[in-house]
Amino acid sequence: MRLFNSTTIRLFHRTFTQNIVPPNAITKLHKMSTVGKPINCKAAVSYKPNAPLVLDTITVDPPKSHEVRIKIINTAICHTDAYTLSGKDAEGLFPCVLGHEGAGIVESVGEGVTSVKVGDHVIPLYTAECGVCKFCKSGKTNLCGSVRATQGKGVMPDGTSRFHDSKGQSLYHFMGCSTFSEYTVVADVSVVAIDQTAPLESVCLLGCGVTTGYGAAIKTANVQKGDTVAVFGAGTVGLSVVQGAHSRGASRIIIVDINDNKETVSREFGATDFINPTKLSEGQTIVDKLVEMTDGGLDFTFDCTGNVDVMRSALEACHKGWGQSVIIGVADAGKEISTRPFQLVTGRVWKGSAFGGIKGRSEMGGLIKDYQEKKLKVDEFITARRPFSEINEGFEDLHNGTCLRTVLKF
Ligand SMILES: NC(=O)C1=CN([C@@H]2O[C@H](COP(=O)(O)OP(=O)(O)OC[C@H]3O[C@@H](n4cnc5c(N)ncnc54)[C@H](OP(=O)(O)O)[C@@H]3O)[C@@H](O)[C@H]2O)C=CC1
Ligand SMILES: N[C@@H](CCC(=O)N[C@@H](CSC=O)C(=O)NCC(=O)O)C(=O)O
Ligand SMILES: [Zn+2]
Ligand SMILES: [Zn+2]
Repeated sequence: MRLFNSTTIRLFHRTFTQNIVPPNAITKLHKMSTVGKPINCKAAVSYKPNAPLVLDTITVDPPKSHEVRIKIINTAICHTDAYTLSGKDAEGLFPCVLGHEGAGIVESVGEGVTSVKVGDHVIPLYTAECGVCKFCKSGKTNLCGSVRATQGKGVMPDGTSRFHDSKGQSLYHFMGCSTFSEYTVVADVSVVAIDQTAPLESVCLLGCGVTTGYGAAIKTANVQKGDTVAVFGAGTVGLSVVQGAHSRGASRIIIVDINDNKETVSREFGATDFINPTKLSEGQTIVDKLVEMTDGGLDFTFDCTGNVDVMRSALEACHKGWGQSVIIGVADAGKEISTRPFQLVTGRVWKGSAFGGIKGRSEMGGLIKDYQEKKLKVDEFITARRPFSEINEGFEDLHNGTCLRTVLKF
C-alpha cells in the first residue's frame, strides 16, 4: 500500500501551485491519502488458541481522539505472544491481533494528539505513560493506570476496536499494541517517538524483551558493582538481564538454563558461569548448587522463565538477610508461587518487574542512544529475519533451541 501523509500532500501542494503539475491532480492526490479513512492491509489474525495465525486483509479504522495510527515496519515475536496464543493467558481474548514488540511510522493522528506527529518513527508501548495518573505521579513505578483496564479487555480506551477482518468481524487488540498488522491504532499515551536514524529492524526489540531484562537489572534491582547475580532462563529477557548486570560490574553472573546450546551466547552477553539444572550431581538441587557457588547465596536472582517452581528456586537461592529475587517471567493462568514464609522472615525479598521498570515515553530515548553508542547490545538478539508472511514459521523458530528473536518485516 502506498502512503501519502499530510506532509507529503503539503509538499505536492506547493509543487502544484508552482504550476509544475496540472491542478486537477491535486484532487486525485487527496483522494489517495489514507488520512481519516479506513485502511485495508495485511495482518496475522489469531482466531483461536493453539492454532496457526491466519494471514488476512483486515480493515483498520482511522484513529479517534487521542489515538495514533501507525504503519508497522518491523515486529518481533516475544515469548508472551506465544503464551497468549497458547490459551494460557488469563487475559487472552480471541479473535485478536497479537504482537507487542514492534516499530513503525505514524500514518495519522486523531484529534488532540500532540506527543507524536505524522512521519515520526515510533515504538508502541504496552506499558503506557500518561504522566498524570496516580501511578505516573507517584515516582514509585512505571505502571500507568490510564489505559490498562481497557487494554486488558482488548479494546481502545473508548471501549471499541479499530480492527475488522475481511468478513467484517471485530477483532480484539492485544497489549495496547497489536503489531502483527501492517497498520495498527494505539492510544497516544502508548507510543513514543524515537530518533529517525535508529534502524527500526533492531530497535523494535526495545519494545519489549531487551528493555524488560536490561531495565530489571539496572532499575528494578539496581545491581551494583561487585554484586552476585543468577538469571534463570537464557532467552532475550534473561540475556538482557545479564547485559544489564554486566554493565553494572557484577562480580559473578550465573545463567541457569536447561538448554546447553545457550551457554556460548550467555557468555557473550557477560555471564561468568552456565549451569544446566538437569545435569547436577545426584541429590543436589539448583538451590544447593548456587548457594555453594556463592558462599551462602546470591545478591540478586531473576526468573525469566515463567515457571513457578523456578521462581521458588530463584528466591531460595538468594542470600539470607538481603538477597532479592525479581520475577519477570509470566506464569500460566491459575499458577501460584509458594515458599516457606521463613524465607522472607530471614530477609530475602520477592519482587516483580514489568517492562523492566522503564517509563517508555520518558526513558526510551536514552536506551536508543545507548544502543547507537554501542553501550547496549540489540542486534545480537536477532537470530532470524523473515518476511511478515512467514509469521507462523517465526512462531516455530521459538522452539528451535537457539532462537532469541525472529524479526519480521512488512
Ligand atoms: N514482565 C515482563 O515485563 C515481561 C515478561 N516476559 C516473560 O519473560 C519470560 C521470558 O521471555 P523470553 O526471553 O522472550 O522467552 P524465551 O522462551 O526466549 O526464554 C526463556 C528461556 O528459559 C528457558 N527455560 C525454560 N524452562 C526453564 C527451566 N525450568 N529452568 C531454566 N531455564 C528454563 C528456556 O529454554 P527452552 O528454550 O529450552 O524452553 C529459554 O531459554 C516469558 O515468561 C515471557 O512471557 C517477557 C517480556 C516482558
Ligand atoms: N495477561 C497476563 C499478564 C501478562 C503480564 O504480566 N505481562 C507483562 C508484560 S509481558 C511482555 O511480554 C506485564 O508488563 N505485566 C504488567 C501489566 O500491567 O500487564 C495475566 O493476566 O496473567
Ligand atoms: Zn514481550
Ligand atoms: Zn499514567
